[in-house]
Amino acid sequence: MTNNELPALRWGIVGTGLISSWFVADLTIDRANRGANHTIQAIGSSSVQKGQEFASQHLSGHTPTIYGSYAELYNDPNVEIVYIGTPHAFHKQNALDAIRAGKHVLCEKSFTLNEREAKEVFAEARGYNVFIMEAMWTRFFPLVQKLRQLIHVDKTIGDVHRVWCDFGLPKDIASLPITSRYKDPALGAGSLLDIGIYSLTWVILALESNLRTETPQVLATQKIVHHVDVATSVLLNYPDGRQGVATSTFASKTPANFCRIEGTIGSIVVEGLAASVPTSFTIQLRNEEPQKYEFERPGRGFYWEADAVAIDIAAGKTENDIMPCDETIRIMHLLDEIRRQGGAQFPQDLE
Ligand SMILES: NC(=O)C1=CN([C@@H]2O[C@H](COP(=O)(O)OP(=O)(O)OC[C@H]3O[C@@H](n4cnc5c(N)ncnc54)[C@H](OP(=O)(O)O)[C@@H]3O)[C@@H](O)[C@H]2O)C=CC1
Ligand SMILES: O=C1OC[C@@H](O)[C@H](O)[C@H]1O
Repeated sequence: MTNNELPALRWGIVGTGLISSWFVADLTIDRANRGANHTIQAIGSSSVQKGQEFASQHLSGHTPTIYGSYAELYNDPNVEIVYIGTPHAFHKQNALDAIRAGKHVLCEKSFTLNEREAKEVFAEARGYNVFIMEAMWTRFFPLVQKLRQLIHVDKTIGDVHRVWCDFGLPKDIASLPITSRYKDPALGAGSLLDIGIYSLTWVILALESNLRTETPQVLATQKIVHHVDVATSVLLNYPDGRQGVATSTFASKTPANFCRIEGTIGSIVVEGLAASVPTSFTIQLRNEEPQKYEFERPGRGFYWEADAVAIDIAAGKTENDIMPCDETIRIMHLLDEIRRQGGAQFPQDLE
């Protein structure tokens, strides 16, 4: 297929923070084997000046329309899909507003603050018959797809029975302003929704061959500082004895950022889980040389999820098979239960 024959999508970007800068950089990168063509059609920001600065810094050579409000972007007829890159607490309203303007939606993780909000958003999307997906980009990495094939189809390390994953991001919560999305519970602050969701995702992807069909028992504890979970530890216990340990922390200066998968005849270690996508994992079978699998990755790798979205929309689908709405609801349900046991609360939980 030539590039001209690929699905094409015109994106409106809401929020001009860190993730939006990474996302647009990846969508506009020159790469081989692209699955779709992406245009950054518009930027929606709290001010035109901020939007212009974002475009000149991250979209040189491109000419997106810049809006000083999100509402104008939702109403732009040239925007086909809205990418939501705002703090967790705004995802629900941003998504509802985009949906009601008839736009498809790709919304950053964590999808909403809790399961109740997620269900509300998905119900609205169904009503408007638009595509919607949580931007859990990890699930779209070729590395993850290969890992799952080796574990669950080829059974390379036998039956997987234990998985550990740790993801940390050093943050000195005490010294951050109360307006920081890492500190303000009303913005959905805390390690769990920010990075613990990755640990949980890696553990689930490694332990479950049939995603969405299992309900592990959850045991969780959280360290709460300034009303925010600075560390969360979760044990997932499956009825047949499989165990997963998912941890996240803002408190460690040297977090491990790894996933270790243990099977009956060997193990796999994925390293470098922090901000960029891991580019390799190593399989160790008993009495054999370790075998390393390496993966190419121009940029950061946000185009894999974006390509999948464009392909789905071109095919007339309203959700994605790798990250369907039910899976987001299951994850939000687990996050709610972890916070219920651990003690981290958002004011919006009480609404
Ligand atoms: N997939 C990934 O690898 C990553 C995902 N994320 C996710 O992306 C989302 C945003 O995170 P990140 O980009 O780090 O956040 P930032 O704080 O860097 O940016 C958020 C943007 O949202 C807009 N915004 C609207 N209201 C507020 C408010 N009250 N306070 C702060 N910002 C506001 C602002 O844009 P403006 O003023 O232009 O409207 C701001 O620049 C989160 O859901 C996070 O979990 C984050 C990093 C990496
Ligand atoms: O998803 C994320 O990954 C990278 C971190 O910098 C960020 O806080 C988090 O939201």
